[in-house]
Amino acid sequence: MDFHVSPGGRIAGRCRVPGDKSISHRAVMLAALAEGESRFTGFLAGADTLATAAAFRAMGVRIDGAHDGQVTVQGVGLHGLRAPSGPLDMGNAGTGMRLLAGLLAGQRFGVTLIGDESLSRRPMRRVIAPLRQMGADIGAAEGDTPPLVLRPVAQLRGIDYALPMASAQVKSCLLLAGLYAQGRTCVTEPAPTRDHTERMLAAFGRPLQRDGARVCIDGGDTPLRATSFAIPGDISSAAFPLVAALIAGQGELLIENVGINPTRTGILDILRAMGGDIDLLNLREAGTEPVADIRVRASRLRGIAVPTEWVPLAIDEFPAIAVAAACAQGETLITGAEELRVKESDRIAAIANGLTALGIAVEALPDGLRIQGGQFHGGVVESHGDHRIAMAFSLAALRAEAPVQIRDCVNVGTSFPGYVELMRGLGLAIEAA
Ligand SMILES: O=C(O)C1=C[C@@H](OP(=O)(O)O)[C@@H](O)[C@H](O)C1
Ligand SMILES: C=C(OP(=O)(O)O)C(=O)O
Repeated sequence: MDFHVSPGGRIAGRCRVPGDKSISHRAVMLAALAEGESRFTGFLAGADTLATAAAFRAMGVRIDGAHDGQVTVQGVGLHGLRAPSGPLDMGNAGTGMRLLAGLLAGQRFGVTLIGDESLSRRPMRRVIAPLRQMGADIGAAEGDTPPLVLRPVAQLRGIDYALPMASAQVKSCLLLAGLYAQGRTCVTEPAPTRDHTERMLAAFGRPLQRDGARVCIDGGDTPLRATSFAIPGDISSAAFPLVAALIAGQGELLIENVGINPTRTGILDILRAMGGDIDLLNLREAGTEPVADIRVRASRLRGIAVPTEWVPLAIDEFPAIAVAAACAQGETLITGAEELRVKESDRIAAIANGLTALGIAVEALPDGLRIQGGQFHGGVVESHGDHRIAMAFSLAALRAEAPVQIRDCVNVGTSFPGYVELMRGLGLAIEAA
């Protein structure tokens, strides 16, 4: 399935984006291990999070929904999961596979985790190495890629681990394994990353100890208590209508009910530093997370050097930020973002190739991109099956001279079901065919 987007258009109105993907994955995982019934609203019914729900159903957990974003999970307790009858297919989701590797490493049964073509190329050594230090018996394919084969062990033990890269997935993997470890498991981050796991463990009655960059969890049989909360809209999905409204030239857009956890709002800092007119309205708490409505007005953007400390706080937003940078005056420099090379695609290469295909001067760096603001031509962009590359380049048409086609967009449904309809309603001339 390709996107065909006609040039021009004006983005205005109001919208809501689907529920947060990171929080939806974690909500199902912790609710499954809790005692009692948990209920969530705003759950993301995307392919990634539905794969996580299916994995827990295959391990004997009753999960109703998602119906209109509502999900009910009957927790089975820390030791209540059952061996699945076959491999668990995590689809396209790095989050699903890496977090489940930790959660399942200390179970009394073995399990195999598989994924699609993209996930099967992604690096798993980052979770395999520390899980082995904890005593896990875990195997992988050549190059430490999926499938991951977990075999039961008598008991995991806590470790004190310094993360080699800023990764919330690895941090979360180890904290979840720590639930099943003897003693204390500690993880030190080189830079702050999303803290949804920490917030949510506390909500389920297992608070962590944090001391600066180090976060620790105690093992032991203290049960997780079922809880219920609203999942906010995903700021990583909001990034697309947000950038659309900024670059479209005229109009004002209100994106309602978006999670604004400070470990996720790097995109707001970056776009504001570029001159973006963005306001947060109606700030409030929803469940375990801060939430706001984002008001954005068309703005004249200028290029910046993105401070490296903002990079992990905006890690999934660089495809959209790159399109904004192409519409800005002057040069935008992104560095310290080598993690972009190991996402659903090599996002540095995919962004550079896409911008080049549309006539923008861009240089791919080992750890980032140098982008010169310019004029988008029309053209054809390869998404490499990467949802965020597909959505980001659909926005380029707003400022292009001729139609833009994006290839292989089916994975947009992993994180943003309804993208085409939502963006069309706001004024993007997009068709899927
Ligand atoms: O923990 C999470 O939910 C995520 C962490 C990030 O990955 P890394 O931990 O690999 O940086 C992010 O890119 C991904 O979309 C979701
Ligand atoms: C990197 C992403 O997700 P995951 O790692 O879960 O596949 C993403 O959604 O941009």
